[in-house]
Amino acid sequence: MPIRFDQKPGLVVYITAGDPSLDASRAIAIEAIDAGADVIELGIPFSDPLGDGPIIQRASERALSRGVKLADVLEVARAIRAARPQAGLILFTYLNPILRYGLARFADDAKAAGADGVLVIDMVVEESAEYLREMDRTGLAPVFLAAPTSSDERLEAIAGHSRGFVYAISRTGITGKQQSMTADASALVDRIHRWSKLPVAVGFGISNADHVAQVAEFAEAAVIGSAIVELIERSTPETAPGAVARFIKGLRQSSTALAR
Ligand SMILES: O=P(O)(O)OC[C@@H](O)[C@@H](O)c1c[nH]c2ccccc12
Repeated sequence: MPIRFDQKPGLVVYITAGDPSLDASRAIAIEAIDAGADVIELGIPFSDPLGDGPIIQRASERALSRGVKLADVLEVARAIRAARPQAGLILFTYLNPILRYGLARFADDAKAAGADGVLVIDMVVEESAEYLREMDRTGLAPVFLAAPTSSDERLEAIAGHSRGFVYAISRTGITGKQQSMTADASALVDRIHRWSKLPVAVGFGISNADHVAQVAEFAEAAVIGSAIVELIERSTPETAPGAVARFIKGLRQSSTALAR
C-alpha cells in the first residue's frame, strides 16, 4: 500500500521485530494499526545499534537473545501485510544486516514480504547509488533521515531521493524520550518542505499527546519509538498489544483535542 497520512497528525510507530517475541511483535503491530498508526516502522534487531538510545538498544538485545534473524523479521512483515493490507510498512535497519543478507536479495524479499519501503539508519545519501538502484528495481520506497545539522545540499539530495516520506529527526543524538520538542524540528521541516512535496514525519523524543500536537503544527506525521518500546518492555507478551493500542488511542484522542 502507498504510504499515506489521512488523519492529522499521521502516526508512525517504531517497534523492534521479535521483541518480546516474533508473534507478540506481529500482534503489537496489528493492534497499533487498528488503534490509529498509519505506518509501522519494523526494526531489524542489530548488535551494534549506535543510533539508538538505551530503551531501543535493550529491545534489540532481547530480540537477538531469542535468535531473531532477518528472515524472521521478513516473516513478521509478511504476516502484518496479510492481516492489514492498507497499513504503511517500513523495514527499519542498519546497513550491516542487509549487506550480510545481500542487498539485491533483501530488496526482493522485502518487496515479496509486503514492505512499502525501507529506512537504512546509517545510509548516507551520497553513498546510496547501489541501494537506490535496488529500491527502484523492486519499487520499494527509500526513506532517508534528515537532521537539523544536515546541510542544504544534503537536504536537497535527501528530499530528491526519498520516496514515501522524509524522516526528520527533531534533534541530533540518539533515540529516546524527551521533555520538549525543539524549535530545530520545525525549522528543519520547513527546509525539507522547500525541496519536496513528500510528507515529513518527525521523530525523536515524542512520548506524549502534547508532543504529537506540537508536531502536527508543522509536519505531516509524528514518529514514536522509545515510549512504545518501553511500554512493551514493561508488559508481558500477552498484555503488550493491548497496552500499545491503548497508548496510541490515547495519543490520537488527546492530541486531536490539543490541536484544536
Ligand atoms: O525513540 P524515539 O525517541 O521515539 O524516536 C523514534 C525512533 O526510535 C525510531 O524512528 C528509530 C529507531 N531506531 C532508530 C535509529 C535512528 C533513527 C531513528 C530510529
